Amino acid sequence: MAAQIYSGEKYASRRREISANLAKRPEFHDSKPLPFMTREEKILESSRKLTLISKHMNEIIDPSDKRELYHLNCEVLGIEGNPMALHGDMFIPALTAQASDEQQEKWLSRALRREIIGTYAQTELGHGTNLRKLETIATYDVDTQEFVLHTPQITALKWWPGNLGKSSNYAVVVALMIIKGKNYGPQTFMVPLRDEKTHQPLKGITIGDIGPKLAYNIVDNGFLGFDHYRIPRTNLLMRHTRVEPDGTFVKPPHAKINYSAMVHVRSYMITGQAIMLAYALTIATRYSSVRRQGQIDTTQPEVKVLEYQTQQHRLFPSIARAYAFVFAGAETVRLYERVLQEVETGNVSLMADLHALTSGLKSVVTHQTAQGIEQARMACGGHGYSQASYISEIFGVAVGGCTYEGENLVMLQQLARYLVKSAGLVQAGQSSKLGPLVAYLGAKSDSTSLIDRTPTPGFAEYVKTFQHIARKQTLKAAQKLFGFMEKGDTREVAWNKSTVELNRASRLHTRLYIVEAFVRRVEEVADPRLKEVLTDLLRLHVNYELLDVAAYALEDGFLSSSQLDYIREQLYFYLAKIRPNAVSLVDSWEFSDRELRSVLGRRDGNVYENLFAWAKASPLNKTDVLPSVDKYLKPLMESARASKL
Ligand SMILES: CCCCCCCC/C=C\CCCCCCCCCCC/C=C/C(=O)SCCNC(=O)CCNC(=O)[C@H](O)C(C)(C)COP(=O)(O)OP(=O)(O)OC[C@H]1O[C@@H](n2cnc3c(N)ncnc32)[C@H](O)[C@@H]1OP(=O)(O)O
Ligand SMILES: Cc1cc2nc3c(=O)[nH]c(=O)nc-3n(C[C@H](O)[C@H](O)[C@H](O)COP(=O)(O)OP(=O)(O)OC[C@H]3O[C@@H](n4cnc5c(N)ncnc54)[C@H](O)[C@@H]3O)c2cc1C
Repeated sequence: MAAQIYSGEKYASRRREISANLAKRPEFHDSKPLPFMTREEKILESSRKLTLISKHMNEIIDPSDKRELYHLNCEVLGIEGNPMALHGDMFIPALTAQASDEQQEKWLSRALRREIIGTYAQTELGHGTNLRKLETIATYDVDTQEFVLHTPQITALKWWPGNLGKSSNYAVVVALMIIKGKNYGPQTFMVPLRDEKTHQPLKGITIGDIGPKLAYNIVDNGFLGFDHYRIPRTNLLMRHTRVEPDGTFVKPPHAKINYSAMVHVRSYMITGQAIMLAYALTIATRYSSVRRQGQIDTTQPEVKVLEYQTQQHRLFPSIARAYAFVFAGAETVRLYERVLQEVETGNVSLMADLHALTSGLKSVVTHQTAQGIEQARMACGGHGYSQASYISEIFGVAVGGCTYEGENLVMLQQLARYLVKSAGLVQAGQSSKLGPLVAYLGAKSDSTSLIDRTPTPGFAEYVKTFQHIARKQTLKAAQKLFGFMEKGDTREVAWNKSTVELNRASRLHTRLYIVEAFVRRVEEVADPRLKEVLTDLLRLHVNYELLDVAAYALEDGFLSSSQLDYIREQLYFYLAKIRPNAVSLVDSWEFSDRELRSVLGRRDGNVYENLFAWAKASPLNKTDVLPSVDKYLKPLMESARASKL
């Protein structure tokens, strides 16, 4: 099963080898539990481990393999980030996709050798979503052949970029490019921020950390201001866009080619989110198979809480989602890599499809992941609320994904634009022009779903029902938009009046895609035992997901109430059927205890002993009497006692 999760036996066994290797190297382990450290201690600890990784990486992994590197990071550095997180996640991808060969020679090679540390500085205090209205300006000075970077007002301060505050000495900065008074929109520039020797900010640069956040606090998200700060013309990233010495602008082959670093993260983060969801579910499912509370049969001992149908309903559909997401994530990464290669040859035809797909997936997956992690926390009762579970940290890190790389409700609208265009083609009788991701929009629905008409309906019946729902909602939302426009609204006003419905269409389209990705994967599985378990999980998934969106199919009679009853019964049947495999389904992700960092979710199941040992190690228990008691509480009690006398 691990080979299914990690797209092949080769990588699944490499993960095991890497974990086994690290188990023997205590210097790579957390020196104490992360929840017991201050933010400064965590940053120091993370930097220590980063240095070790840098020195010994070649002994442990193949550094050219992204997946191996990711696993090493998860084990050693963990999810709370590290001082070079953005260096790998966005700085290097931005240079790879946007710097010319000559620029790559100069900077990418240094970045890969970790001679310099970089980040991606785009968001500002006043603008994150609307990139066309960024306020940092890069004005071209023809005389000196330099760009002058400037922060004209407080809202133009860069704000949020990860590792900008304290760690990075370079950044790929996004600024509005002005040449001879003309605004050429957001462009990307390579900008030195700090002296390479002293690490002091360079003259003209104001820089710092933005303070603690909900989570992800090892990362020093930062602010940055420029005071007429000059960089050479050749620091504009020029793989696709160019500015000649005389200020002539040479257009790229696609207007949004500069957004590539965002598309990179959106493509990869689906897998990252699946993994964080699986962390929380591993912890909660293991704990639920140890925790005993209450009886189902009063003549029998107390049961494991995992025997309760409500507990199964709380956890198992999310287990199915974690599998669905990791399968969809693998497809997304493959498409991203393909598009990256095609863009290199000048073929930008798939960029719009990739953008639409990743915009929808990032939004739906992060939202459902956060929901699933929070349910996993509640499934652990009171102990879930303790940082010993580590689930609150996992939640905090994962839920950031709802905001970063494009706020979810905004990114759903990006997919909606694509769907509306596709709906326009259908309306114009040009369905043959629809791309493969939306071809279903042009097909005709059966008059009703056939879901309960055969003893065991195939997945095709479910897919058809999801298609019916997504198609109906897309065409309806597009119709709403077109209707407002016909009545005289501008497109923008009509769009705003239709966005709730349009975003619903985007979610339904994306959920259909996720179901299909799951079906595709299960169909490929050869081993019959594995196929049976995954088929059960997929059946749980399609019934649960369909129930969640059934209203759309009930309102036009595509599904009847008796079919709904059937779907509910199927769901309950598969909850019970999956129960014996539940722990194995989470164990199959093969997370080591070090990687999970959860006292509650350890493999040995000794929850109570481990929790007690953890509590005893809490810094507050170093002494029996805290200074705060000596200083305040004792005098308070003493004066209360004295006044009583
Ligand atoms: C095989 C298995 C392999 C497994 C491998 C595993 C290995 C590793 C595993 C896991 C890795 C996990 C990694 C996790 C990484 C986590 C990293 C965490 C770090 C977090 C860092 C966060 C960073 C940031 O947040 S950076 C800042 C991000 N900011 C945003 O996202 C801003 C959002 N706003 C926008 O993007 C834009 O403003 C906009 C798109 C909303 C609007 O842009 P605008 O220019 O105004 O365009 P618009 O008018 O709306 O549209 C015009 C047309 O352009 C099209 N378009 C827009 N964007 C794109 C694009 N990117 N590409 C293509 N086309 C685009 C748009 O659709 C319009 O088209 P139309 O035809 O006119 O409709
Ligand atoms: C953990 C974390 C890490 C980050 N790392 C980086 C980084 O490394 N580099 C970087 O540059 N940035 C980074 N960011 C910033 C991040 O990309 C932005 O916060 C994000 O893109 C959202 O933009 P915003 O903050 O301007 O939200 P806003 O756009 O102000 O959103 C506020 C609300 O307005 C709504 N809204 C906005 N526009 C529209 C619209 N057109 N239609 C309907 N509703 C709308 C949103 O849906 C939301 O509800 C990070 C953020 C976080 C939380």
